Amino acid sequence: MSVAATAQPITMKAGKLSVPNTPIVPFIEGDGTGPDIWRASQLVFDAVVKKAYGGERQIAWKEVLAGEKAFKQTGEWLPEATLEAFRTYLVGIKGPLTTPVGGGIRSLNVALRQVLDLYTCLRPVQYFTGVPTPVKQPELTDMVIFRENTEDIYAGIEFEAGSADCDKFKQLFAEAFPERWKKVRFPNSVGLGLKPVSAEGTKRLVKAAVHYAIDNDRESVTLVHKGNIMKFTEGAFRDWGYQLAAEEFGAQLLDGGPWHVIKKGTHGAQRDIVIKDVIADAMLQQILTRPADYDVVATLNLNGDYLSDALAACVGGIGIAPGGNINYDTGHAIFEATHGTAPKYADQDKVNPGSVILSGEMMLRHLGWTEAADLIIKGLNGAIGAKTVTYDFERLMDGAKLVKCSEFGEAIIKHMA
Ligand SMILES: NC(=O)C1=CN([C@@H]2O[C@H](COP(=O)(O)OP(=O)(O)OC[C@H]3O[C@@H](n4cnc5c(N)ncnc54)[C@H](OP(=O)(O)O)[C@@H]3O)[C@@H](O)[C@H]2O)C=CC1
Ligand SMILES: O=C(O)CCC(=O)C(=O)O
Ligand SMILES: [Mg+2]
Repeated sequence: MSVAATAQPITMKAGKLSVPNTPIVPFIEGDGTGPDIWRASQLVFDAVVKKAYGGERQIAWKEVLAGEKAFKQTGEWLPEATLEAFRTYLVGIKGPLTTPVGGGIRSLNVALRQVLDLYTCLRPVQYFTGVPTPVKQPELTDMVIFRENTEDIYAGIEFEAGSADCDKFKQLFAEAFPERWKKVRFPNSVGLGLKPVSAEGTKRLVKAAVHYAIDNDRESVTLVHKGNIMKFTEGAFRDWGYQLAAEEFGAQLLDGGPWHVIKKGTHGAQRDIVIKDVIADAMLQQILTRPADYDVVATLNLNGDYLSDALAACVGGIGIAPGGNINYDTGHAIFEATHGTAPKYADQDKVNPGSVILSGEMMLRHLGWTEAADLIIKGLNGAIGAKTVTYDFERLMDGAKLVKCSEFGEAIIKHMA
């Protein structure tokens, strides 16, 4: 029977995903290097599923449009049909989409996260043996980032300097808060942005991070913030994070606080789990100097963005940095790489498809298809071990064989056998 004839949507039943043997999975190819990467990745996904389940399970891929391809074909950057597909089929995957700097459209990537309320951006960072890196002991880095994905300055509430809206907002602000308005250094030419951070938004994110730490037997959750400066947004994130840990998981003050501990044996914890916090700039130096001190990380949207690229570099770069945007309550999820469109390499079959392939690995694990996910890890380790790698690794690796994007996908398939 054809894939289409047996294809069914993934559904949510009693708070858990119900995954048919032939789930319909929407995908966005992406802009720039997206099409090259997607071609290589899809071959890997189909091969691992076939090898793991011998035809009993397969993915019914459903292409949906976004970005430049969507604009060319429909006149819209993010058609309603695409949003509807992700709403209906729950779990999907995407390539990177371009966002212009300054003017132009706002980020389609951020829009997908906001419209579908995918409040967690989950970005695991681990070292694969043999990958060239700029740090001395990359194996010490083993962190899982929970980046808040719907709030912070990414909400996109901005007022362009000199615009009528900006003038109106300035006037309202100056009238309501004259003392605070005096702090604006150059009021005539200023552009303004709002940074919404809420207790609800913080607590659902931190709750997901703590659940992850419990379920995966991790030793700590670190709240990363710039709360010394932004007291009522980033500082509140820290306070709400500790509050959540105490209220929902019975965390107790550690040595008088502010750190907390969830005691072994309570709320499913298999060991004492420390809930701690660190200021964001210190975190960015400590991931280089003391990476082993950090495990699960919960942070705000902008910090999480910076931190994920920096941590990716520590373990070998953005070419193998996966992620997933997840709403743990509704089951909606879209998996995607941490990197962008790398436009200078578009259509050269050159870049590393590893980040999207590992995002697919996360997706398969999320669906409970662990055997297929494990095969991706096996194949990737094999390809790296054999030093058949794309340009990003090859330029830093002695004796490596340079392969194309598509060939790296083929090498993964070969090594999963
Ligand atoms: N979620 C998404 O869809 C995201 C989209 N973007 C968007 O992507 C566009 C480009 O962003 P930019 O800031 O240049 O960042 P990119 O991540 O696209 O690229 C920056 C550099 O990272 C390296 N790189 C990226 N992808 C790969 C890969 N697959 N394999 C190997 N190396 C890779 C390249 O380094 P080198 O030059 O050293 O070879 C590249 O020049 C922007 O419009 C941005 O908004 C950005 C991030 C996420
Ligand atoms: O949406 C974009 O263009 C950038 C997003 C980004 O950098 C990220 O999610 O890490
Ligand atoms: Mg980013």
